[in-house]
Amino acid sequence: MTCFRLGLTGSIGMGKSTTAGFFVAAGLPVWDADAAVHRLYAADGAAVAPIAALCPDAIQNGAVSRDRLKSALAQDPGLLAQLEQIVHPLVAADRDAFAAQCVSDIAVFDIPLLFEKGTEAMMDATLLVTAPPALQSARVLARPGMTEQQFALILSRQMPDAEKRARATHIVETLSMDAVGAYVTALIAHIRHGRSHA
Ligand SMILES: CC(C)(COP(=O)(O)OP(=O)(O)OC[C@H]1O[C@@H](n2cnc3c(N)ncnc32)[C@H](O)[C@@H]1O)[C@@H](O)C(=O)NCCC(=O)NCCS
Ligand SMILES: Nc1ncnc2c1ncn2[C@@H]1O[C@H](COP(=O)(O)OP(=O)(O)OP(=O)(O)O)[C@@H](O)[C@H]1O
Repeated sequence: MTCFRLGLTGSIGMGKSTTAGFFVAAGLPVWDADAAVHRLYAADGAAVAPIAALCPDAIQNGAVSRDRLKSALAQDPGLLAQLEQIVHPLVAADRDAFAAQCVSDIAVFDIPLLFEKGTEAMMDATLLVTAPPALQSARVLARPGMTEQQFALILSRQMPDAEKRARATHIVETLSMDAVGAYVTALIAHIRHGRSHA
């Protein structure tokens, strides 16, 4: 039986990583787009040479420095599109390699820009994590170094939560750990039940 692909997404601070942890705890393989970017930016990562050519200031000790990259992006917002042209194909190759070797009945793909970039087309279902705007903003602004301006800029680059809700197959509000843990257990059972009757 082929692997059922569940795309996990949500806007900044909505609880993707925390929810992904429940799938890991349930024994499912989880591919993490942000972790793939971290590997690509590390020394010897495949994104280092092309990013060095685009923005030499972003390189430190043979790796891409996120802080330096953020400074460069703050000075030249147009750089983001060029950065995405380098990073996104490399991330897609990493994701496809993971999908190709999947031997589990269900695999989870934690992808922040799932709907923005149309990657939901390769998923069998999607799960959106969401929370009320006041809770989202309190969570994000509590992060060290985060400012109102930076938060607003990131939000402006992400699809509004309401639009994501309209597109998602499943939605969970990340209000408490217990509720999300129970939801994930029930969702896995629901997917397995659907497959056994397909
Ligand atoms: C700009 C960078 C250096 C900031 O790194 P930093 O560690 O400070 O933040 P982090 O990666 O955790 O992102 C913070 C928030 O911004 C969002 N975000 C990141 N990149 C993008 C983007 N290209 N478009 C919209 N939102 C984005 C993330 O989903 C998250 O909600 C980094 O996000 C980056 O290199 N982005 C470009 C690559 C990319 O598109 N990554 C997204 C997942 S594939
Ligand atoms: N189910 C939950 N119950 C209570 N708090 C939660 C829950 N899920 C997430 N949180 C809290 O919300 C904050 C953001 O969660 P998390 O880091 O998982 O978000 P994210 O969507 O991965 O963020 P980003 O898009 O920035 O990577 C954290 O402080 C976390 O503790």
